[in-house]
Amino acid sequence: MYEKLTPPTIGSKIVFQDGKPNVPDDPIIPFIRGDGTGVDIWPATETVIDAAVKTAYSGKRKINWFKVYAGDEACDEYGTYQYLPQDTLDAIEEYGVAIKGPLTTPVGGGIRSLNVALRQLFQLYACVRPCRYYQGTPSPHRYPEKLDVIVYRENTEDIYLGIEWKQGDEIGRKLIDLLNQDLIPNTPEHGNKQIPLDSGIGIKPISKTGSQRLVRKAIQHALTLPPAKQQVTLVHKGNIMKYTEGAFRDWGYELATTEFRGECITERESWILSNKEANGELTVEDNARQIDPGYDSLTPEKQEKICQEVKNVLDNIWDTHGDEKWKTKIMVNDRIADSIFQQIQTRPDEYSILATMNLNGDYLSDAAAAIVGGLGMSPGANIGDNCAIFEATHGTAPKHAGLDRINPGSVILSGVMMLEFMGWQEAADLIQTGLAKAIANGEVTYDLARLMNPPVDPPLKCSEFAQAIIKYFA
Ligand SMILES: NC(=O)C1=CN([C@@H]2O[C@H](COP(=O)(O)OP(=O)(O)OC[C@H]3O[C@@H](n4cnc5c(N)ncnc54)[C@H](OP(=O)(O)O)[C@@H]3O)[C@@H](O)[C@H]2O)C=CC1
Ligand SMILES: O=C(O)CCC(=O)C(=O)O
Ligand SMILES: [Mg+2]
Repeated sequence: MYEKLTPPTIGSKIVFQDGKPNVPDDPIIPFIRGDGTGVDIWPATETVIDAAVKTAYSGKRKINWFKVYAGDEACDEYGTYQYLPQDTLDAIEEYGVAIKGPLTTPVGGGIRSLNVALRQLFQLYACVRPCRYYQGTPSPHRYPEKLDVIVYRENTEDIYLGIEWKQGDEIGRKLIDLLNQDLIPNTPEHGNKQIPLDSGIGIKPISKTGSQRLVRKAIQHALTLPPAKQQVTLVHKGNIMKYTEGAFRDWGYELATTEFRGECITERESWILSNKEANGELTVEDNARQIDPGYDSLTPEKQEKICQEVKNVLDNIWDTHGDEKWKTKIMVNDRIADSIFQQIQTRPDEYSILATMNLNGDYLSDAAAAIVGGLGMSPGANIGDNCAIFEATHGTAPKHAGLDRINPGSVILSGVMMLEFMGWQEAADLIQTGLAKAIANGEVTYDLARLMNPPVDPPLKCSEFAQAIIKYFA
């Protein structure tokens, strides 16, 4: 069935049922080593995960690793340009849960991202990237421990769909002509705008289905968090990109207030209800005035719209959410994308789950990672309904490749997320304990060592850091 792969002879398959993995005690798990620093990080990760599973379950459970190929290694094995062989796709499909190191994507031409392709091919629509602080980790931020967020990034659409034409391309030029000569002039709101003829063109589709399935997963996750962290923030640049990013916000709120009506409260609803709680005699109009400070200078039509909003909230959810009951619900709010980049620095403890579109989430997850210790401490998971692939936030960091110096923490923590996803919490906990203790004792790789005060010299190698984590399991 496989062209060049031989699956392990022992072990069983993970099977998905209703979006959840059914995990045997001896799962076969495909792994992709990755390009660049993957050569250093993967062996360290495998060693730590195996040691944790062995310690936690004394041989009762064991992962049977199945090496599959992508990126440079795949070309070596399968031939030129065979970056993502069918064997690899078949193995991931067959075994359901996989883990990978980073893969290179050239800039400005060449192949499109293999990482993105895997997410799209397997409909891994939620990219989940937690950014939490481990005590003792050096950070450029004064209070890094205040940040504890999970970026929930839509993973299959947006400009990452990769539908674009380079400048000068014949079809791209046809599209520009069509837009300039027909579609734009026939859309009055676009006035007499024109696209410069020497433009490259990219398409940014944001669908209702894609947005809502991501927000649904984010809300379901929020329901499992402690009460203080039960919050989902819809991140968007909807003031500028009204029908893509603005629509993402609106569809997010729509989902929260229909499918999760009993469990959610929106920020504006909470203002309306708390105004009434503070003053039971408050008129609808005064309530509207309080939620919209510019109310008195609005047109009568806009004022009427806000009054209607207030009335709807009071009529529809006062009984279920009023009298402070909303304080026990999941708070759903939204923030404009540029603002959230400063908010996670200035008011980090006010945020929990950040639900984003693809590009915003890509940027935001690196920025949030920097606050809690950098890209060496930034795990991730790509989750769908029938498959999951775990991978770090960072890339191949080519200048560090093969030097046994890079921090394997992010892929190891991605392994922790994988173990938690499988329900192997005891093994996951051991790794987290080991990692936290190693850092607290200053046993760290170069990236954390250089930020410590005084700097740790010499830092641990990548492989030594893995051994330090294992040493501190107990
Ligand atoms: N999912 C994936 O596979 C991803 C792949 N990529 C791809 O990776 C390639 C390189 O991308 P690039 O922009 O250089 O970004 P990278 O994330 O690979 O590296 C940028 C810098 O981040 C720091 N860093 C990265 N990984 C670690 C780590 N494990 N421990 C400590 N520090 C780390 C290093 O900083 P310093 O040198 O200052 O210590 C490194 O030079 C590109 O082809 C890109 O497309 C990028 C992101 C994700
Ligand atoms: O696929 C790539 O090369 C980059 C992807 C990326 O930066 C990410 O997913 O965070
Ligand atoms: Mg990225």
